[in-house]
Formats: sequence, structure tokens, C-alpha cells
Amino acid sequence: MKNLSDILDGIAFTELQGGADVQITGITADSRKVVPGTLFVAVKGTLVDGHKFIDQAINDGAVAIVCEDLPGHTANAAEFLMVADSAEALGKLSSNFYDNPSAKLKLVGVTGTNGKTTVATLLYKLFTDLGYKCGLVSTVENQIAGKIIPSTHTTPDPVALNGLIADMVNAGCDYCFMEVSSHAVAQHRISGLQFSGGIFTNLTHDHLDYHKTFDNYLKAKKAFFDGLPKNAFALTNLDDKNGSVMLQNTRAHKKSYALKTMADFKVRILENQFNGLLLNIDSEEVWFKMVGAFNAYNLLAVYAAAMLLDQDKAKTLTSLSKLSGAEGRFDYVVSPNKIIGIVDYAHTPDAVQNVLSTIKDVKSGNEKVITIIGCGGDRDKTKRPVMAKTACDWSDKVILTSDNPRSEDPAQIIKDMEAGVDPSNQRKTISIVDRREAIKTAVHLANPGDIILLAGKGHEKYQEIKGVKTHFDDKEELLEQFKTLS
Ligand SMILES: CC(=O)N[C@H]1[C@@H](OP(=O)(O)OP(=O)(O)OC[C@H]2O[C@@H](n3ccc(=O)[nH]c3=O)[C@H](O)[C@@H]2O)O[C@H](CO)[C@@H](O)[C@@H]1O[C@H](C)C(=O)N[C@@H](C)C(=O)N[C@H](CCC(=O)O)C(=O)O
Ligand SMILES: Nc1ncnc2c1ncn2[C@@H]1O[C@H](COP(=O)(O)OP(=O)(O)OP(=O)(O)O)[C@@H](O)[C@H]1O
Ligand SMILES: N[C@H](CCC[C@H](N)C(=O)O)C(=O)O
Ligand SMILES: [Mg+2]
Repeated sequence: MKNLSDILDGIAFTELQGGADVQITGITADSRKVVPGTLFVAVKGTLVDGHKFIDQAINDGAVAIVCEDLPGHTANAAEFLMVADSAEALGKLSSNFYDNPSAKLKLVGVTGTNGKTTVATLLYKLFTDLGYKCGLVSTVENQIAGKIIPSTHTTPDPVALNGLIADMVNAGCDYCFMEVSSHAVAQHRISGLQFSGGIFTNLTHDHLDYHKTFDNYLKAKKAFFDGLPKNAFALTNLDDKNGSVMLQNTRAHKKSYALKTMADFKVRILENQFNGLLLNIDSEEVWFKMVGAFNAYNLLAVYAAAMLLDQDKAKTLTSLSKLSGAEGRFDYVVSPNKIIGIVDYAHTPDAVQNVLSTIKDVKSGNEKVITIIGCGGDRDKTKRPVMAKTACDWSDKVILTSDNPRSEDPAQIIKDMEAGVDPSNQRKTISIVDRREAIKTAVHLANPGDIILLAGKGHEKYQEIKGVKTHFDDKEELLEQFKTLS
């Protein structure tokens, strides 16, 4: 319970109708969650305008409304506060409502197209192993010092996010490592948070359905660094062509990491095998359990962040060398007759190429690579043909199938993918709409030693078809098919 006047710090409001002396029991931007005593924030969304629900919110007991436009018939039943940007105000109000929890621990955000979950999860595991109580906000799950809280988004809405960070503070957490998605930056889900550091992984093709142009997508990522405070660190990947752009306008301490260019933190790959990576990292030779050149970047980003957070070099490297990554990322299983199955969350063209080039680097001979891949419905359509082409360019056989078709027709998504397959590669592709059948077919086509890559769904435990989610777990399905082999 808070007085409205106590949570207005940092909110530039243009008009206050009624007064700010009103007790607030909670905040929401969703009228369906309003209960008596709530502050309702009307946000203009991508599908509807939250201002439409002001009357409904008041009927359900909202005592105050934050909005960009005052409704024509303003009811006396609630206090009205006008702001230029409700979404931005929502972030700050949520932080204030929970007593600015992000300032009470060290909050580190990770952004980029690929690698956010891996880097945030490794940081969480590393700092836990170093003896700290930590929190994690990620696509796979959220965690508060070992307690798992299911995740609905990569970066939750500001009310949920600040509530989660407040629970971390109450549990005594010293650090919180969180993913910062481009949607979250564009929708101001992180507004009002006090970051101690920001990390950039890379920027490649994704989410153009939402951001429309690559430039807008880049600007959303960059805005995260533009907003970091002076005392934070901003750590970027200089091998990415947009790595330096990210830090152009930040006030934070600029730091960099790279494999190929001069940077503050450097790594060299000495060996890249199925059982791990041997790296020369900051002049030390260390074996890591994680596989693939892209994980050398992830490990280096984590190591550099630990150094910037004043951790001991030797202890950090010892601990990092023992860690495995996030669930469903280059997760591999072997059948009784030695077919290798790899479950990976690659759902962008760059990630598909990275995971397949890693397989090529680490495989020992002429084993066939069979890739099973689909593309999500209600998401960036332009990546579909590119992902199919990339899969074909790097595999011996490709089965095009469904990922999460969501509201779209699964067969049409596959057609969009087929359009990217070069005529010379058509012979090696088959299209099977049912993902379970696709997995079964791949297992039947594989010989001992062959490698099946099951791309796109990683840790996900569901498949969403025609808006209905049913249980589906790639690893479970693969193991089920492996059981039929001897
Ligand atoms: C496209 C997108 O990002 N949508 C997010 C956005 O919703 P929106 O702008 O579409 O909201 P809207 O439906 O237009 O409604 C506008 C406002 O009216 C309110 N409303 C709506 C209906 C009603 O009856 N009453 C009411 O008050 C809504 O609560 C909202 O405040 O804001 C909502 C609240 O924060 C999010 O839950 C929602 O995520 C949807 C479910 C989603 O699927 N988002 C994905 C694309 C996403 O955010 N992904 C990123 C990155 C993924 C990654 O690469 O890792 C993530 O961070 O998860
Ligand atoms: N540093 C990296 N560079 C390129 N590809 C990577 C990198 N790290 C991971 N990948 C690939 O991208 C996939 C997704 O990795 P991860 O879940 O860590 O990324 P993410 O940024 O959190 O994705 P999302 O935006 O969906 O949450 C992995 O399964 C792997 O194929
Ligand atoms: N967080 C990403 C994940 C995509 C994973 C893939 N399985 C899909 O459903 O497209 C998104 O919402 O775009
Ligand atoms: Mg993620």
C-alpha cells in the first residue's frame, strides 16, 4: 500500500485532475487485473489502446488513472494524471511502488539477438558458485537464489519485473542478471531500472515484424546503452559490426571484448570439440564444457563482466570451466546405436548458421547432418526463407516442419521456408508438417554416427498450434524415438 504522491518521483506529468493524495494497493496496465484500490495505467499497445479500458478500470475499483489523453467524460470517481508517455511512466511508477529494488542490488542487463539467455544464465550460475545470492530473469525461467519462478516473457512487464526484483532483494540477493529484449526496450519495460552494467552480444536478423527495419531494431538495442548511468559498465562485442555503435552515446564506462579485433578482453580458440572448448582467455589456458565458437564469445562476455564486477580472476575461471549453459542450448543426447541428437534454440538465420558450423567444426568424419527446422508463426516472416536456405547450405538433409505456428497456417509457413531453398538443394529437403513425425523420420534416416539437429524450440515445453498450446518437448520426443532403436 502506497500513497500516489509517494510514487511520482521522476514522473513528468502535465496535468493532475483530482489530487495525488490517494492510497494505492497496486499498479496495472491491464484492466482485467484491476481490483479496488488499483492505479490503472492506460498504455497504447500494438493491438489496442489501453485508454479504451479506463471506464472499465474505474468500474472495477481503480482509484487513480495515468493516461496520455484525458477521456472526454472524466469521471470524478478517480484521480487522473496526464503524462506524455504512459509506458515510460509505468516503468518508473512500478519501480517507485516497489521502493526501487533495482538500486538495492547490482543489476546487469544482457541484450543482443542471440546469446542473452546463455550469458545471463552463466552469470547467474557463476556468481552463485562464487558464493553470492543471485536472481535471474530469462526466457527459460526466472530464479531467486535457487527458487524457480516460471517465465512468460524474455523480459517481463515493468510491474511483474519490479515485483520480481523486490522479491530478490527481500531474499537477500546481491546480484540480478537479466535479459533485455528489444521489445522490452521499445516498450519501456526497463524504464526506471538502475543498472550496474549492460552487455551486448551481437545483432543479426530477427523481430523485423515488430521493429519493421533493421535500423529501428538497432536503435532499440542501443537505447538500452544510451540509458545506462555513469557509474555502470557498458560491455560490447567489437567483432560485431554494430558493437561500437551500441556504445556511441552511453555515459557508462565503455569496455569491449573480441576474438578477432583489439579489445579490453580477448580470447583465442585453441580447440573446439564435442566435449568442450580449450580457450586462451585473458592469457590463461582453460578448458570449458561449452561447445562452439559462439560460446567462446558468450564465455568471454561472462568472464569480462565478472572482472568488471571485481571478481577474482582465478576463482572466476575455475568456476566458469565447470559450468554448462542454459537448457536447450546445444543440448546433446546419443542413441543406443550412436546417433547424435542436438537440441538447440537456434531460431534466427545467424544462430542456425552458428550451430551448424559448430557441428561441422567438431564432427570427426563424413557423418551426415540431418536438420529439423521450422519457423514461428506471428513472427518475422522475412527470416523464414533465409533460415531454410542456411539449414540446406550446412546440412546433408533438411526436414522442414512446424515450430510454433501460433495463429498461422503451418503449411503456409513451410511454403514460405521452401521459397528460400535453392533448386540445387531441393533434393535434400522434405517437408513434414507434424513435428513429431519429422523427428521420427529423421531418426529413421540416420545411421550410427550421424548427427540430428533439432532446431528452434530448445527448452520449450509446448507447441502452439491454432492458438492452442499442447505439451511438446523436443528432447523428450527425440529420446522417445531413440528408444525404438537398438
Ligand atoms: C508484441 C508485444 O510485444 N506485445 C506485448 C505488449 O502487448 P501489446 O502492446 O500488444 O498490448 P495490447 O494487447 O495492444 O494492449 C494494450 C494495453 O491495453 C491493455 N488491455 C488490453 C485488453 C484489455 O481488455 N484491457 C487492457 O487493459 C493491455 O494490458 C496493454 O497494456 O505488452 C504486453 C505487456 O507488457 C506484453 O505481454 C505483450 O507481449 C506479447 C504477449 C508477446 O508475445 N510478446 C513477445 C513478442 C515479446 O515480448 N517477446 C520479447 C522478446 C523475445 C525474445 O527474442 O527473446 C520478450 O521480451 O519476451
Ligand atoms: N553468442 C552467440 N552468437 C550467435 N549465436 C548464438 C550465441 N549464443 C547462442 N547462440 C545461438 O542462439 C540460440 C539462442 O541462444 P540464447 O537462448 O542464449 O539467445 P537469446 O538471445 O536469449 O534468444 P531469445 O531472444 O530468443 O531469448 C542458441 O541455441 C544458439 O544456437
Ligand atoms: N522469444 C522468441 C523465441 C522464438 C522461439 C521459436 N520457437 C518461435 O516460437 O518462434 C520469440 O518469441 O520470437
Ligand atoms: Mg533469451
